[in-house]
Amino acid sequence: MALGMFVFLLRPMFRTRSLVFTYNKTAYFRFPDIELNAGEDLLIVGESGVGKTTLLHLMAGLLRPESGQVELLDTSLHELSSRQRDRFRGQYIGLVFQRPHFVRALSLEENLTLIQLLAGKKQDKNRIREVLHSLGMSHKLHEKPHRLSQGEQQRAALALAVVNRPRLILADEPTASLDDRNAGRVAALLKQQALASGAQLIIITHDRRLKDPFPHLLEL
Ligand SMILES: Nc1ncnc2c1ncn2[C@@H]1O[C@H](COP(=O)(O)OP(=O)(O)OP(=O)(O)O)[C@@H](O)[C@H]1O
Repeated sequence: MALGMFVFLLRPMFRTRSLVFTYNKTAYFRFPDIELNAGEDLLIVGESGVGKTTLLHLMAGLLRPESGQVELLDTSLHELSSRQRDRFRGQYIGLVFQRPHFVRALSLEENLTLIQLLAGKKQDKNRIREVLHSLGMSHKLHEKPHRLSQGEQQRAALALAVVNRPRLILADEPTASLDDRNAGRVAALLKQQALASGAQLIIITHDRRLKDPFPHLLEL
């Protein structure tokens, strides 16, 4: 094998380097470097206010660092134009927020179609059905998201995150408001969906219950 190819294969799929961020130019966040290879997941824990959501938004390219790099699939997120970055995020990064972001007037199927179109893809009804089926939500295809139960909304949020087969799933406190049983279910579904999409999973949380299913831990 050519040396260049060998080096390429050794490169991590996702990494951050020397990330520094500030909201106000007085307080600075300096984040430890992260490297994930194919098949690895990471749980990022830390006390309230330490900067977990800030780091997640930097990793998603939603915030711009003062300095440092975020690289996914050999693309440096912050070297892209904002339009290219939005497109890249739509194609390769799935975001799971604490409170799901749906378009209220649209059905679940239409919300998922919108996510496909915004990423520059064609509508793929089979993929939408496949994802909803894997989450036990086939029967809610035409339902408006606000008419779903809390637990169903949580699962629908996972559907939005994985429908485009992302390579990286970033989840912000996905289990914070859930009881033990549902927190365990969401953790298992996240793992299963990441595996099925061939995606890396990074979860930020202060929920210590997630330490068992996700032993690879970074403490901020
Ligand atoms: N838009 C903003 N402008 C100014 N300061 C902000 C902004 N967003 C967050 N901060 C501050 O940055 C710090 C880190 O916030 P962040 O939301 O990243 O913490 P966190 O670790 O996710 O906290 P929590 O676990 O409570 O959600 C906090 O002190 C917060 O007040």
